[in-house]
Amino acid sequence: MTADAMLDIRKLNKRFGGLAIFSDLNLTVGKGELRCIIGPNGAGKTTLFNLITGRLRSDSGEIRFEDRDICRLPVHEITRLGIGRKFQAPSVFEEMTVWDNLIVAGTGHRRARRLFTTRLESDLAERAERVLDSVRLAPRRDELAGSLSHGQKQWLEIGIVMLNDPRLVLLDEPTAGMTVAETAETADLIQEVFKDRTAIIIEHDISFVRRLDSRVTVLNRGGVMKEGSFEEVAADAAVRKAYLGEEA
Ligand SMILES: Nc1ncnc2c1ncn2[C@@H]1O[C@H](COP(=O)(O)OP(=O)(O)OP(=O)(O)O)[C@@H](O)[C@H]1O
Repeated sequence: MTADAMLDIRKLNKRFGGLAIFSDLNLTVGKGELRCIIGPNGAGKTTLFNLITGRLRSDSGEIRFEDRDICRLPVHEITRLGIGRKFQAPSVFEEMTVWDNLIVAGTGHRRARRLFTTRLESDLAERAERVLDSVRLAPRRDELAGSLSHGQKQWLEIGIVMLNDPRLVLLDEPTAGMTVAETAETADLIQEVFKDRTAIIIEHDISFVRRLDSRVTVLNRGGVMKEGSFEEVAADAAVRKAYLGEEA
């Protein structure tokens, strides 16, 4: 494992019956890196997140997170080690305020206000304040989450993932269902929130990937097809053919 790697995937194999999703997949993400993963439908992007977070087991290979192989660990243990994940669809409690959504996520309890007494919980309040600011929702803190726009609900979910200060964050299509303006603002927000942090983002929206200006990995047919800057990837004839359906 290279010294500055946060995640180092080596010779990972995964099949679903006769379908080989990954054949000796190698992928390294450095500490402090923001990495985009793109690829055609069915390339295995979500499966990769499921393997990293322990929801699925690989057939063989290694997934090293910092200094240990996490391949056979249960989901809760992987979460405890510091891997946070945001799923594609927002699942905030719409009938609760933005603030209470954060507190509930931090305490795991829906009667958040009544429980909010100990020092431990005031530490949570401090973290929630910081997160609220970073996801641009401080002015909306006392409003019901149900009154937020779709994009703002996604930001609240990013905030919920950030509450526990994960060392590696996995975001699955954070701009799904957003307007063009929301997508652009989300790219800026993600750049700020993950400035000195490590995150892997699955994304279909090419305008978002371009704006994010981070290293891009293209998954296709069992492995990494191409890796590089957005410009390098976008200029690659084979990528254009596989991903954009263009003739090489
Ligand atoms: N648990 C499972 N059992 C069997 N097949 C599965 C399972 N999960 C995913 N697959 C199949 O594996 C392939 C990869 O799926 P995956 O969802 O990882 O792709 P993806 O790149 O995330 O696609 P999309 O861009 O459409 O979200 C697909 O053909 C899918 O049908």
